[in-house]
Amino acid sequence: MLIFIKNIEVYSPEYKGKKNILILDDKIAYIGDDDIDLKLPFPVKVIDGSKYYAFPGFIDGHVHITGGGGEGGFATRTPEIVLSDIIKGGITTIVGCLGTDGVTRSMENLYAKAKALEEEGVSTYIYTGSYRVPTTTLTGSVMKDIMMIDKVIGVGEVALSDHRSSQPSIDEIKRLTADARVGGILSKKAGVVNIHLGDGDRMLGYLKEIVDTTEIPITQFWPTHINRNPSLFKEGIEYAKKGGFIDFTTSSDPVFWEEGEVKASRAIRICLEEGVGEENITLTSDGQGSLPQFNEKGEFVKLGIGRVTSLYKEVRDAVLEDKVPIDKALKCITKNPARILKLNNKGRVDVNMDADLVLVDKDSLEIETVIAMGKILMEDKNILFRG
Ligand SMILES: CC(C)C[C@H](NC(=O)C[C@H](N)C(=O)O)C(=O)O
Ligand SMILES: [Zn+2]
Ligand SMILES: [Zn+2]
Repeated sequence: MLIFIKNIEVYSPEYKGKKNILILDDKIAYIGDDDIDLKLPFPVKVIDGSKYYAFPGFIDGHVHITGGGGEGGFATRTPEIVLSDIIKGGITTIVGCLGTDGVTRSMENLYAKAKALEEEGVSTYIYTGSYRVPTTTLTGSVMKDIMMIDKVIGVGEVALSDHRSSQPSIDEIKRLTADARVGGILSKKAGVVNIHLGDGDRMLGYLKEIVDTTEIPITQFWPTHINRNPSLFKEGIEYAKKGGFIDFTTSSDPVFWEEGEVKASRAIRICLEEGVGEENITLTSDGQGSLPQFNEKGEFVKLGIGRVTSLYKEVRDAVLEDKVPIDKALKCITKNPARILKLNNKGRVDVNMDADLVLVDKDSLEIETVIAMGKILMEDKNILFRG
């Protein structure tokens, strides 16, 4: 399929000005000022881009695509994701993970759901493992999972500083990270370790000690939920200034904001004001994951469900409410996660990149059209289900 998008202002995520974009099959074939005279003997879809901005397709690096939860018993296990939510959220690349429950949720099911979403047009990857160490795997080995299974891009979400973790020793985390790193090196993959930070007092202590006492680089870790409370957020800023990546969760509930969670859109602004490198900041949604509330005795109170549509909502809030420049806010869900995940064809609007694009209304910044691997999944807010 040939798609020609004319006269569109492009955020690649850096602002490129008004361009014409030609998509050929699943790649961006041309981006530039020339008006291509398309007298071709086959259909070309022409889109008038004058009322849109073009953004890179969004990358959500942490989604419970087969559902998660369960912290309030079996009735609180959350549902698996539906494709329409992913499309409405402008997400064209998604990384699936397991969470607290690594028993009724399996790696096999996670892999199958990732393959299903890929068949439906979205680029998908998965982390091997769940909250617990030793991790659940597909082949019995973290290193083998990463090296032998194309969709496995790293390990996670591994829980630290949380009453629901497996209370791993620091040596267990060192070995797990070493296996992920070497598995990644040997298969040209990220081998990144997605770390879940809970509300415990140890915070990023384990990661800082591993970085200080081994040869493992700080960039091997991708710690998430860093905005969940003010102390962790503050420590995260210092950690990022040392070159680490920090990830803010966009799914939330007003009760968390009362308890001190830093709204993701504000977290971006504060980090930029504090001098954190803009390439060290990311957002992920924790979509379909549970958002459980526990009282001070550690007793379950209730839980909500994460939504992937919160990912872009927080970027849009950052721009419209927190006055973060569009390109810097966009980087958090495009170029930055692409670099962390070593997805070299993703996260940027440029020639030879995968044709993953989101067209938003220039005034409202609302998502209008979503193109994934050169296929239009939503046009003018209408989802185009293909049979
Ligand atoms: C960041 C906070 C608000 C949510 C966070 N969610 C998960 O980690 C996923 C969840 N446990 C699941 O397994 O589905 C949490 O529970 O701390
Ligand atoms: Zn988590
Ligand atoms: Zn999660």
